[in-house]
Amino acid sequence: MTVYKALTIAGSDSGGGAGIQADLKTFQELGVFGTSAITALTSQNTLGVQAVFPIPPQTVGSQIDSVLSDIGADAIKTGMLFSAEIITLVAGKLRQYGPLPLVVDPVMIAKGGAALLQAEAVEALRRELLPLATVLTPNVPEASAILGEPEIRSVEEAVEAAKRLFAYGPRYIFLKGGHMDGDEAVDVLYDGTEVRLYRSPRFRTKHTHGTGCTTASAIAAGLAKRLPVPEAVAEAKRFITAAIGSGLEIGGGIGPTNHAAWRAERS
Ligand SMILES: Nc1ncnc2c1ncn2[C@@H]1O[C@H](COP(=O)(O)OP(=O)(O)OP(=O)(O)O)[C@@H](O)[C@H]1O
Ligand SMILES: Cc1ncc(COP(=O)(O)O)c(N)n1
Repeated sequence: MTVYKALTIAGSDSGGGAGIQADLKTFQELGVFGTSAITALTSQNTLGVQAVFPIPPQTVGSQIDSVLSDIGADAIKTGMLFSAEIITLVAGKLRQYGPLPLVVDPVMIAKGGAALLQAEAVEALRRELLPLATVLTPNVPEASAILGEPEIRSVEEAVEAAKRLFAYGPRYIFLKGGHMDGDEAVDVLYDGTEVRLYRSPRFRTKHTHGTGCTTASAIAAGLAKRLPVPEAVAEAKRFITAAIGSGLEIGGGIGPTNHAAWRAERS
């Protein structure tokens, strides 16, 4: 039996809805063996982020070495990287062990407003990591921050932003439309030539904690299984739509999505 493997390099969410925890649950649900390198510990729940404890860069590197020198990975996903130092370290390791299919989720700010990436690290992200990415998965505010441009308000503006982001070097841009208005949640995939749109009904729910992490790790799972990028994205869109559609009322704030919903729908 072929065992597909994916590595997530991201922050830990003690609340279990985002970060490493969301990534590993997603890998498991999609039939991929998940491994991890933790970049930061967060004390976090549905009410927000109470504290962030970054991991020393050499300790992040040590985890990546342990995984990639033995188990290996068919795809890698990066999430919360917190600092320019960690970004530089991770990019160096990716170059050392690569090239491997790589999904870069440029996590910057948690839903509650806490900074998960230091402001001065955006330039390191642009310079070091984006050229290595197979797929870059910004949400609307992250796309604006990388481009240094004002807010994106429509699908048309998202398409134009995706084209400009492509110049930073990723092979695909997947610009997520969760933060825009409208009856549909529309995401844009751009590969330098073709624009593809991925649509779903927009659920009127507040339980969307971890949607970005879950989407990016679902794409990485698809790449690990050797799916072409547009198919990996289509599967991820189905996965996250099911997960949001049956989001969990846990805690007093923004609850997590239901990672098991996709499997339940299919059985
Ligand atoms: N209310 C919703 N209903 C349906 N789909 C949604 C909804 N909100 C987000 N999505 C979808 O979820 C996926 C993640 O998009 P989103 O823009 O929320 O990412 P994100 O902002 O990075 O997530 P996070 O807030 O966890 O960082 C996209 O496919 C998006 O279209
Ligand atoms: C460790 C970690 N990584 C990423 C997110 C973003 O997820 P969200 O925007 O849904 O809070 C998070 N909250 N925590």
